[in-house]
Amino acid sequence: MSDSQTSVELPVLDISKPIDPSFLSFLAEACKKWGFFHIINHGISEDLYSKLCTLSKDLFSLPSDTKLKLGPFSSLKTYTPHFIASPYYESLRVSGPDFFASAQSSADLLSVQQSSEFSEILQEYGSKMAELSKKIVEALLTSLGDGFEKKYYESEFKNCSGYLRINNYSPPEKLEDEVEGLGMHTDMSCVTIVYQDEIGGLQVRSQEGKWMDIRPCEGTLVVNIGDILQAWSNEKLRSSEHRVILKQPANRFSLAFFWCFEDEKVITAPDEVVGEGNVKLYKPFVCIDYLKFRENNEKGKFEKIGFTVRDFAGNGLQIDG
Ligand SMILES: O=C(O)CCC(=O)C(=O)O
Ligand SMILES: [Fe+2]
Repeated sequence: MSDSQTSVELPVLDISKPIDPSFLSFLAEACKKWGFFHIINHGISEDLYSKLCTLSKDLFSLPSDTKLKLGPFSSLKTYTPHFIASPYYESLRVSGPDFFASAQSSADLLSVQQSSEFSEILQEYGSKMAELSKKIVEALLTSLGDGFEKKYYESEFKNCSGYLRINNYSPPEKLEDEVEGLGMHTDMSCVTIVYQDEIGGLQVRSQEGKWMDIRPCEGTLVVNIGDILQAWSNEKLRSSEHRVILKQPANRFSLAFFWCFEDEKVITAPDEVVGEGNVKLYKPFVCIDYLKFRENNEKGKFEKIGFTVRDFAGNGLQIDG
């Protein structure tokens, strides 16, 4: 890689086909190095994205005091207003597995017009994302070892569930220099599936500490590994630091779907995943305890995460690469 390179080339997994054995080593390598890869042929049409984008624009253009009916001091708490994660970021959470009901209860409180269209589309998107997440986890298990998908999918991942965040980034009108839309963080999920619009701005931090662009590409979704899968895989899969930069004075729209273990699951890497002769890098921990630890230590802020899953359950040892 030349020094001037600022964007990262990630492997592209065709999720509509059985995984090609010759591709597995590229996937495993990228997941260890970057914790990111792309998927194509995911079955979600441009038309669905454009509907989601229009509906989300309508929602975020509501007055602030209306949106705050779903804010941190409300009963639903599905809306993250500006100045919590960043002055330029706001988002709406839609929880699964009943995405329709979750979207509908938010839409009802805001008295959104076309609320049933909004909820139906989110149900369609949420359930497609859940199906994709299963296929992604199966592909990742296959990349970790021959037969691992059969061995571990049912026993470890069958109770996973997902939630969605609809993100709206609004940079200042007079944008002299780039600003951080969402500060550096790692996701707490097993895997996250991200759709970013054509504005771009998602960046991943290299192991040398350099920020690299993940460029948007039509028809392609970004997948990243989260903290709890990093721990479960004994760091064979990496949860890397990423952020969002706003370089243009234009609104940016993105969707992040987080696929997570059930709250009560005890997370521990199976011996076979750790591999003979390697040490377990994490003590077993209960999933919800880590989520609470992060909540308490971040106070809702994303900037400069001080603590990660290593601080919470790491045994103090570190492997390179
Ligand atoms: O907006 C994006 O592209 C990424 C958002 C993200 O990293 C997150 O919500 O965790
Ligand atoms: Fe993220």
